[in-house]
Amino acid sequence: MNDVLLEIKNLKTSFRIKDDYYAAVDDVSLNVRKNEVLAIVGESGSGKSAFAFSIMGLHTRAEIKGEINYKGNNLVNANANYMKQLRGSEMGMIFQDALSALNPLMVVGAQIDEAIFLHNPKISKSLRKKQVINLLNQVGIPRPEKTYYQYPHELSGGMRQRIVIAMAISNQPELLIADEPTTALDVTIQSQILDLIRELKDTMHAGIILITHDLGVVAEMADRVAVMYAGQIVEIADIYTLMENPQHPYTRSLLNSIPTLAEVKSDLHVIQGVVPSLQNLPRTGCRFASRIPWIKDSAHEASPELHEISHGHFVRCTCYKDFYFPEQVKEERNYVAN
Ligand SMILES: Nc1ncnc2c1ncn2[C@@H]1O[C@H](COP(=O)(O)OP(=O)(O)OP(=O)(O)O)[C@@H](O)[C@H]1O
Repeated sequence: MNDVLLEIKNLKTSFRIKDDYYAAVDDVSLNVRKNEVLAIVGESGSGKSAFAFSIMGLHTRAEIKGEINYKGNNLVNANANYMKQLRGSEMGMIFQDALSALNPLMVVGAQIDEAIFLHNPKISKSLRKKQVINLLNQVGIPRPEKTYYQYPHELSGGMRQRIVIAMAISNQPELLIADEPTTALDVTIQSQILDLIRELKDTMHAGIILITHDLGVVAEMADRVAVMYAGQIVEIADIYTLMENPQHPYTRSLLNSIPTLAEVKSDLHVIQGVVPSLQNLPRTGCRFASRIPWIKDSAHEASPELHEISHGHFVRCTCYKDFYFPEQVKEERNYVAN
């Protein structure tokens, strides 16, 4: 398809621990299109950030295999200077922790100015200043002329995150990766930042990868969703399909653990256990099997594949066909007994 911006094939990102390499991203294939928000969702430790850092070429010590195709170039193990050039120009990244993404010793305006200068050294100083002020306006900073000369510590968390966004979009990137951009912010500020990211998609037509563990954010923002568990994509679909017809037991467990106002669930599902540590990830069979022990072994595939169950809707492992929540059985029993 010609609206594909990034084509990722069999991406494998491994970290060395003692004498061995362990894959935190294990055989991930997906496309990112122009003008879409692709959400990557999963619990802590599922490999979301390792995936994002691989795209941006930000890992210093990882072993990366596979393909990240961008405009005819494979970015895996691409030249460091080329990656530096791409970052901040064609690719922007918004990090979770705005404070650590900013230089505490520089006024924020100068930091955005520097981001522009690095990629467009021919633009005059006065024009850059105008551009910075425009950017500050664009990200909703109320008094840009004043804020230009403020240091990060003088701004609130929400304002700092806006500065980080202004830097990320300063050169109108075609791809924007937002890694938990609102986790550190309170709810009102969170929705303002999300509105801003949505606006950026509409105005810049960028492809956006939004990394989050928050399904509320996903529901509000995403066009498509990839659910990641233990380094693998376990389900991928457009947002409506994923919300209306989730299939993988992990996706269903994540969705079922959200309290809703409309439906008061007497027995909210709690996903058992945690994502195993990198060294202890099961590398054969269904990686989610140990967290749904009530599902019989024969329901799982020996080598779980992604199955396309409807157009663009992929689910890993056959266990989705036999999956149920233990709470459902209990509720049905109670219903019959009453
Ligand atoms: N540099 C590293 N060296 C060794 N292990 C790492 C490294 N970076 C990440 N890991 C491990 O890789 C796995 C995936 O981590 P990652 O940070 O990508 O998860 P995540 O889904 O982004 O989680 P979070 O939401 O907490 O950021 C984890 O087990 C983590 O401990």
